[in-house]
Amino acid sequence: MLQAHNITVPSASGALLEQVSADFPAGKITALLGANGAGKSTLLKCLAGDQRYRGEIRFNDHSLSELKGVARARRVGVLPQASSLAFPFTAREVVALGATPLACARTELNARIEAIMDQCHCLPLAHQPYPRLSGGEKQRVQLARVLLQLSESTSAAGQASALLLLDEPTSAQDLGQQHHLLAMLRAQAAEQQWAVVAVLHDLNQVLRYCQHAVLLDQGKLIGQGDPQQLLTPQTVEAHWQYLPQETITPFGRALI
Ligand SMILES: Nc1ncnc2c1ncn2[C@@H]1O[C@H](COP(=O)(O)OP(=O)(O)OP(=O)(O)O)[C@@H](O)[C@H]1O
Repeated sequence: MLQAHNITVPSASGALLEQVSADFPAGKITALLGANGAGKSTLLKCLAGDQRYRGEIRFNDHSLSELKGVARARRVGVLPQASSLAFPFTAREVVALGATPLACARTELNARIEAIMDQCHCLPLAHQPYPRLSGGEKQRVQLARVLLQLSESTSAAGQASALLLLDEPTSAQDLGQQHHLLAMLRAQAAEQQWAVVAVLHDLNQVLRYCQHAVLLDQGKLIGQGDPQQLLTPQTVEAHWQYLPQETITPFGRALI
């Protein structure tokens, strides 16, 4: 279990996050929700250790900031919104960058890279130069790199083995790949007891694949819980501007 307690991020123009407390359960995908500028990426950066904040983030009842070095790299994986890479690496070499904190032998590592690239639908691209890949292909290769990084995370019963932080992980994917990746992440979260936190904009996908959701608006927590309960028509209408009325169903689903 990952827990954020009273997270505040001050800035000269007002707090980017104000006293946000939220839970991110192990074994589930938590959707981080809110309109543009609500503070989702800022909260994700706090969880990733890339943003200074006041408050505390606890991971399995310890302060997350105590987790450092190789131990942290094995247990905290981050997929940012965009990853640039100027070197002419192949896709496989980019995935292999995730092996840095791992201890397995070379043959085992090769098999693991192959299996994870297959899982992320990027194995046929293994020997292509990464800079030439399409946006969606690059995103799947980067996801494979992060999954490899977490592939040796283990946990005691009832604890999260790892924390996987994804900023709009399906933004560059076609519809079929979006569903494949979310279904795969949901299964991985359950099997590995990962706490997966994903910034997502598509509420239909959230309702289908995420078992928990945290809703922000203007840097404040609006609510958290089961997406089916949290995303009422009233909540969707109140926190997403410009949605035509007819796109909001009685279950709060936005149909576009
Ligand atoms: N370093 C910063 N200094 C000042 N303001 C910032 C800083 N970083 C982000 N902001 C502002 O904080 C707000 C929240 O930004 P954030 O990136 O967390 O939003 P978001 O919910 O992820 O939005 P989106 O859906 O557009 O990605 C925005 O208004 C943004 O302009």
